[in-house]
Amino acid sequence: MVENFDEWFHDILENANITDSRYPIKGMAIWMPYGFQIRKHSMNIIKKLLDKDHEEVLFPMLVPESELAKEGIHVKGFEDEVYWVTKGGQRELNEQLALRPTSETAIYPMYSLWIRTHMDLPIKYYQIVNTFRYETKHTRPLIRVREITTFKEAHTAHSTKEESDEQIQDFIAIYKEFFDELGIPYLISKRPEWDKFPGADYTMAFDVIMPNGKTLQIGTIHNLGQTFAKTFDITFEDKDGEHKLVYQTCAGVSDRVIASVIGIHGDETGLRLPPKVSPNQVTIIPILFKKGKEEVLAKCAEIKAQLEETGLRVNIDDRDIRPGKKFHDWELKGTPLKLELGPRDLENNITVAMRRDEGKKIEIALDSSLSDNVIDLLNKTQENLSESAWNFQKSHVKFTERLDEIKDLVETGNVVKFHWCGDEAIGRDIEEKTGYDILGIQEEISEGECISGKGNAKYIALMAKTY
Ligand SMILES: Nc1ncnc2c1ncn2[C@@H]1O[C@H](COS(=O)(=O)NC(=O)[C@@H](N)CS)[C@@H](O)[C@H]1O
Ligand SMILES: [Mg+2]
Repeated sequence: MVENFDEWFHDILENANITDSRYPIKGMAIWMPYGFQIRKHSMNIIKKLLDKDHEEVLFPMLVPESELAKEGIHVKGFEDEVYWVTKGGQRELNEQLALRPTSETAIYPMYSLWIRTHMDLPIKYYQIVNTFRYETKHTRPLIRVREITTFKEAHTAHSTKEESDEQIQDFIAIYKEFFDELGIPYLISKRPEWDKFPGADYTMAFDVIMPNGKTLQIGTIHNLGQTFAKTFDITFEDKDGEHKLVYQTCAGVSDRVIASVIGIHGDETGLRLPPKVSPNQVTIIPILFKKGKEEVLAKCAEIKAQLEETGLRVNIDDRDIRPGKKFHDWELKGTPLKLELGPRDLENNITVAMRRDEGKKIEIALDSSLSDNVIDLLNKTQENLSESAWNFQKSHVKFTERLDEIKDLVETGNVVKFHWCGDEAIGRDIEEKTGYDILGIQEEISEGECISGKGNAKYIALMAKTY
């Protein structure tokens, strides 16, 4: 378990040029060029998965108070977090406008307008936008921000409950694939009643155990049932001409996705980026002496072109500084594969390859097999990053039957699995007694005793210290 993880995380964002949090508004930061690339490649992965049967849209950022306030439970859940625009120029607005904390109340009045008959269903729209939440808990870059800059929110509407339940499973599959491509492990659970999305019937959550043992909610999928349909009058005429309420779901990920790629795969030297999201998949490092400098640089350019032909992202660090500094910089920035080339390597027609995830130097031939060898090394890197992340997670989930064991387990960086009867008062009491959160339930069980000792177990539940 990494003790000073938060400090490491904070420093790496600055040193690797990911974000700069010195922006003069708390909880808001700038995406710097290197970080912006990682964000772009990460979002392209989820877009590709969603675009199979969702359509990307873009809604206004401002929401009229009258719309935001319509759904009582929803607005209650966000009333302490909404930023308001009250003026236009010198003039007071006759209705204050909310900066979207999430977009249900922007989108659903339009769903009500657009959906007339079952022919208009299902609707499956998503957008990747910034949303605003006046977080009162400790803000942290990428993890708990006040401007959520990379908020992918998907909102679906269906004619039957079965189809909306299927959509929940689809989103779970999409998120699994997404996090698998990032090599990020996850724990999936159903949030307890008292911690579900405001207005939802239930919330499915993806949590990841960060190196300090605290879990981070990196994605959520909500079954909204017909609550918002009632509130926003989203009805359709079915085949028999009857008017019915739609069934809805929504699903979101945020900047936390990038926080988990950085936090889970990083090591004390710096980032270790999965090839799919790294700005450079290969960094070529020429070893330059007076003699043979031109030839070495020419060869590097040749290698770059050859690798780029297979679609790889390649850069050459031809700065006139000593090689050790170059190695340090690219280890910090987490390029998955470095190729070193000096005059002697040129003579022997080889390059010295080094994977960032395991740090062994291997010689590979500079011939037609180079691209295949490089792609093979990148695939091995991806597998290794993913496997070691999953091994870390598996070794940090511990089962216990005893309430008095929970503290030690959590304080030594574990998520605790335990038997729970599912009763809300008992659940809240367990949280009270331990000081930790019940993440949610994973599966129903028919035998075993609730950890509270007050009845039969009904679920396997997870408990953790959370961000
Ligand atoms: N302040 C925040 N900073 C960074 N990420 C956040 C913040 N608040 C929430 N998130 C992330 O955003 C995801 C979606 O937020 S949410 O409230 O759970 N769900 C929604 O807003 C639904 N409309 C689904 S799009 C969360 O799972 C969490 O990963
Ligand atoms: Mg929140």
